[in-house]
Amino acid sequence: MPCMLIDPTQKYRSYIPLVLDNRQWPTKTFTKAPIWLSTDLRDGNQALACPMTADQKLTFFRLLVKCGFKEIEIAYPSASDTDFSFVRYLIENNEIPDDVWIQVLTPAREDLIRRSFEAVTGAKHVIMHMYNALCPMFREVVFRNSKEQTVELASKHSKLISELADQYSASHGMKFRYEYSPETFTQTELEFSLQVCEAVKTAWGKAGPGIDRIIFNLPATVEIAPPNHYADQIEYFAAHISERENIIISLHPHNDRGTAVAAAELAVLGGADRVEGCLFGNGERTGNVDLVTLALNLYTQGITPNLDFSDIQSVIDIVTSCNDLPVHPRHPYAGELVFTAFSGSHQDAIKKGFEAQGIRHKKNAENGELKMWDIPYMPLDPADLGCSYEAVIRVNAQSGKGGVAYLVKQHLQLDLPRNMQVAFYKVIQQISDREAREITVEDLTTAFRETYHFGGSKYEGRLALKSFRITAEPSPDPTHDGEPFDERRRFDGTMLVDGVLRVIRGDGNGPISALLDALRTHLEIDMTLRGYTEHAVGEGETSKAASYIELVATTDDVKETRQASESWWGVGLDSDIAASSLHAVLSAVNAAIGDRVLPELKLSVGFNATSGQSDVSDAIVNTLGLTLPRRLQTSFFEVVQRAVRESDGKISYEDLTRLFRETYGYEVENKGRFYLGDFCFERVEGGGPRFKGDMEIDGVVCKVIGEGNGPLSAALAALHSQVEGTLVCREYSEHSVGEGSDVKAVSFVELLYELPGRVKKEAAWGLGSDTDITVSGIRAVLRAASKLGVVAKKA
Ligand SMILES: CC(=O)SCCNC(=O)CCNC(=O)[C@H](O)C(C)(C)COP(=O)(O)OP(=O)(O)OC[C@H]1O[C@@H](n2cnc3c(N)ncnc32)[C@H](O)[C@@H]1OP(=O)(O)O
Ligand SMILES: CC(C)C(=O)C(=O)O
Repeated sequence: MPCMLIDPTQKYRSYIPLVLDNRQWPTKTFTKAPIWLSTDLRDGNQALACPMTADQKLTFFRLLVKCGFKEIEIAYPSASDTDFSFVRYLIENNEIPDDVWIQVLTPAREDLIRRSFEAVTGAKHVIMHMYNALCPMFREVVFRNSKEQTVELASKHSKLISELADQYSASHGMKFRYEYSPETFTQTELEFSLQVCEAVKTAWGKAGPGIDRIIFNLPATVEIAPPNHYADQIEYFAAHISERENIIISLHPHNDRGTAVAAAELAVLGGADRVEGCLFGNGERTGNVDLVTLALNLYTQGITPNLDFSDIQSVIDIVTSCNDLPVHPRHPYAGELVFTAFSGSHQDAIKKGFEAQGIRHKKNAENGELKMWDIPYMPLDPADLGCSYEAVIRVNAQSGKGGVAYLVKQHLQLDLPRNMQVAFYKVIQQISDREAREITVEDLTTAFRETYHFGGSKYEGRLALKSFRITAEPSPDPTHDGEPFDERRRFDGTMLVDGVLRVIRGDGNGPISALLDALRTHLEIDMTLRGYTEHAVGEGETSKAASYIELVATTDDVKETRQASESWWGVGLDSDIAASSLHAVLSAVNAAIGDRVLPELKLSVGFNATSGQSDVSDAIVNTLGLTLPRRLQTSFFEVVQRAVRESDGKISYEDLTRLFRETYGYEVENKGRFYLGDFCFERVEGGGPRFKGDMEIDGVVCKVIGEGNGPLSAALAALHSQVEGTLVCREYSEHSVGEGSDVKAVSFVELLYELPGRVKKEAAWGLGSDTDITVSGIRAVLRAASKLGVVAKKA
């Protein structure tokens, strides 16, 4: 079975290096872009399994014009009707801008040269391009021509082209230039190539300076030597061809050794003026040199390439759809992975680079300096090619904390402190090890939200802060006389604990320590703060504070606590900085408690000297989720005190809530004296709403009507129509209870009742609830009325 040889000299010949004294190109640098010629529609096209259709060629031609090509080889028109017609189409449909030269290729055959001229008839600017291979193998094997015959073939047909150019110029006012390619130049004796080119120049007879320069296109038809050799050959050719000023030296590198780009670059330093190639390197075998890479290599050196790839994706889309060849994901500048780092140390460097560049650019702007691009591992700003920074960092098992933190910052605007980066990175590592795949941005942000219970009720943990108040109070124990008074902070909050609303309180020297105290006191969660940082997210009125908290479990030894190996991080985001830090505490606490059982609400409250109104009100928050208006708190406290006096001094939570429900008619079966039936509101011309409906009064359904400024006063007026005396609403408030589809309104109403002849006014509270806030309000009114000694009118 054939295989690679141990000794390849038995099969392959080495190239023969050129003896070139004092070569110049190695010390030269780029100063400007060469002239570009795209041969996508000829050399690229001829290498496709399915050459492009006319439509595809047209699309591609328009793309090349848009990118800024001024010289485009559009066809080998004598090859096929498709190519010939395409040339005609462009000319006849004025597709060729005045500043663009079309180029067509022809072999050194009279019939095909004449056909090529027919194809380009009427075009304003045409480069006729003729080729014949010169190297020994082609002379001997393909053409079976001597050197003299080879020179004769080239010069005879160049002369024909010159004559035809004159004729067509005269008859059609066309401007011609001539390009001659000594095909297989790099495999040909240099002196012979020079001899043929001199003969071609003479035969053409029109080489002059500027626009009249003859183009000698020196192809590496097959790349057979390293790029320095090509540079030597070009430098030699440029130094020895006569009338150098009347010549454009053009390169046409192929990529057989994978060094076409290097060969082109070194050969330009060797003296070439022009480069022929294709977008993304399509072409025979391994392709032509890639013009996108060449142009952008110049661009990243600060040299204007004269080609515009500002929207590289649309260029890729068009080229791949026309060629039906993909662009490799690692293709320089254009591959989908070229601006992406998966590996940890690259990501870390890129992240730091962006941060440092941000600071540097800010300073540059202040000092009126240029904002130079300088990011590790990224020679080019993706934005220049119309690419976003989305893909710059992608995460898999090779990634590190820096990359993960970069994505958190990009997508959640959170700039995690270093130790929290390490902590979250471990979470991501576990996922990527388990899943053995790339971690998408969605995976990452979801993991973050779940880990830190961050981002709304969907991600809430076992403990969730619903409302809180921080108040300042003087320290009970000011230490030294004369020192500034030490203020303490008190935390009063309602919190969902495993789905049950509870009130917790604590105090400390700041909001965080006050909350930690409350957690310790009410929930036996004893944690100590180890780290806290915060930063602003966004600017102006909509900006928020992001807080990061590190907690450790409290132990008896303060030093031991601080040095604990296990810690829990939390994050909070809120427009209020205190709220943000408290959310961060709970985020960390949620992680710390895991599924540990938390102490339940105490089953009974004892009413002694230390129990007060707020204890009773908290109990109602804890059990029913109701936040009572202050005056109702007072009223209910009196009710409870009376009830306690009649018992052994203690009342269970269950009894307390029952007492509350029955006292205010809150969600009890008993309808009360006044009960709402079906009703509607009507609009009154020029006035408020009119209540019209049924009210059950002492078990009898009455039709009632009443008008008022609003729905509640209209309902009250309707009630008035059925009772003696006056009912006035002294206080009304409401709030919602529950969440999502279970949300309902709860209304609190206090009514005053005055009956002529009675000395004292009466007052009573009533509660109503419903998904409809108006119904809830009216129910509360009727409940309050039911508790008063209201006298109903006689039927
Ligand atoms: C390195 C390059 O990329 S060069 C460009 C190559 N591109 C193409 O070949 C695509 C277009 N070509 C074609 O459509 C056809 O080859 C045609 C129309 C040009 C010629 O077709 P045919 O006449 O059928 O000849 P064929 O394709 O077999 O070409 C080989 C003949 O051309 C000769 N020939 C090859 N190159 C040249 C040349 N540059 N000048 C003159 N004759 C040439 C060969 O010696 C051979 O001649 P022979 O038949 O006398 O032995
Ligand atoms: C016609 C010539 C320039 C060519 O395509 C080559 O040598 O590759």
